[in-house]
Amino acid sequence: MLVLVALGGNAMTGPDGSATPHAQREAIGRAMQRVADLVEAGHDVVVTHGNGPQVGNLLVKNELAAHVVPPVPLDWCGAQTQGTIGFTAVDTLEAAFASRGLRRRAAAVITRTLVDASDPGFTTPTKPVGRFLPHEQAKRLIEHGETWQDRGEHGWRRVVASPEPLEVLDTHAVLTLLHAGYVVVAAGGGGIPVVRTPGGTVHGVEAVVDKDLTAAVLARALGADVLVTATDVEHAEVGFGTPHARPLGRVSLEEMEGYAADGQFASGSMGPKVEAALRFVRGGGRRSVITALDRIADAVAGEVGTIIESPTPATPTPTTDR
Ligand SMILES: Nc1ncnc2c1ncn2[C@@H]1O[C@H](COP(=O)(O)OP(=O)(O)O)[C@@H](O)[C@H]1O
Ligand SMILES: NC(=O)OP(=O)(O)O
Repeated sequence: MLVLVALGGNAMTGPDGSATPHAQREAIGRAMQRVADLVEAGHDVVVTHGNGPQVGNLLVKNELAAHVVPPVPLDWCGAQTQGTIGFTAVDTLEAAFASRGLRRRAAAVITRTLVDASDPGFTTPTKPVGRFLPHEQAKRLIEHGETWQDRGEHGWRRVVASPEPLEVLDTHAVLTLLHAGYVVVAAGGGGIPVVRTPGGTVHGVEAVVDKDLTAAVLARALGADVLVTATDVEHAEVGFGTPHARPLGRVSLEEMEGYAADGQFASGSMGPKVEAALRFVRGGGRRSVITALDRIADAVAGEVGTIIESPTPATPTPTTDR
């Protein structure tokens, strides 16, 4: 089977959210062991990943050093995170393959995601990035023109523009690498957001695309059999955080749509994961699973996780050369 794994931020920073290079490499290395489990089980795998903590940190560096070196736009910061996370994922994946005697290679693709220049996401920022701060500190940054949101128990977090992903422009490169036998890391951070010009070319725009939503677009375009969203909980729950919380196992598309409409999944955390899972299956994909990183191989085997399956056989994707 072709499996697309979307890795959450929890899988890529230290236990306390630490984003030091060492903590990130350790965390990515642990995540790639779980990806290697899937490869060892005989699956073809594409990995995508978040970049919220990393891209937020780059923005802070930009601001602190603006008087010395020219700041770079947000799409450049996104591209830089694809580079650092991508090479670390490839390094650690290949080490995991070697330690298991698997003769597989990995490659990371710098990936662009097409968005609409008139998307309302450009005027109302929604994507949380970077570190959490107490309200007092966030207030000072708001006074300097930044948008920050109260994100609950952890504090306040900066939010940036996040348009809808329409198309992953480098899908063909990913397919070509898959055909050549590579495990591919692609569309990191939701892909570098680009818009089409009237002349038909594209250029980067300042935003951060939601990686779960891009994962659903890419999974369909690649003809993936399963979309796995790997996070820090084994199941999405209804009644989350209440004494009546109930983990969801196998659920129908309609049932899950009902829970989502009922506001059961928090925006900015479980909400986009469920939305991506629904879009993949609604769009003709066979199966979406949301589960904990440590359980992704069991989840692909159908043994754990919140599983949404298509009521009808999966429909072919627009991409015909797979
Ligand atoms: N309905 C829900 N069911 C389960 N977890 C939920 C729900 N709503 C919100 N969450 C929270 O979503 C978190 C996972 O989202 P997030 O922290 O954004 O993950 P990641 O960084 O892995 O992408 C869980 O740890 C949990 O605290
Ligand atoms: N780009 C993105 O969705 O990143 P996170 O998953 O880290 O929020």
